[in-house]
Amino acid sequence: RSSIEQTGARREGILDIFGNIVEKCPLITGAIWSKIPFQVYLAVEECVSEFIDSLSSSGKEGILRCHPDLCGRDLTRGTLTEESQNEQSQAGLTSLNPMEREILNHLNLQYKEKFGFTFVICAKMSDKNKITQELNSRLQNDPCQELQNGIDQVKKICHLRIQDIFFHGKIPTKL
Ligand SMILES: NC(=O)NC1=NC(=O)NC1=O
Repeated sequence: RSSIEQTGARREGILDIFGNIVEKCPLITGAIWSKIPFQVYLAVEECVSEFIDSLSSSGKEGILRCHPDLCGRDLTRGTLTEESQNEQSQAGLTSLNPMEREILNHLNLQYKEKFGFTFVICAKMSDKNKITQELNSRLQNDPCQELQNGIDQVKKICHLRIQDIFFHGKIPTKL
């Protein structure tokens, strides 16, 4: 039996391994762990998706608000989670020049003022230029459209984080 199976069998290890598949939302992992055999990779993803879809709008907004800004305070302070640090640096957000950073911070602020939650995009499937373009265009959307767009991106981030755990045996640090 794989280490994940053995850990899963002990239950309490589940949060250590899967607790951050949705950024800073271990509740989601806690809520679904009784439902699925964690050995089945796709089952985890499916249950996360169903759980998120079942939430009220404020619940969904809450998930987005738990995400750190792209190239925001957490990145500059080095307080990003391991997963976020990895994702944001892969998108090139750790090497922005002052002007690029200024533009991104300004757009993030505008987005937050308009929608009341963080702009979320799956950084690993993007890069610093695409992110700025996306942010600019998504700023024009209406709130319920953006809520869904953000949640769709959360699911993409979750997909990649689960993949990392299963296929690269990455057991992220404790929350
Ligand atoms: N606001 C964000 O989109 N944050 C993030 N996207 C990622 O892919 N990782 C993050 O930390």
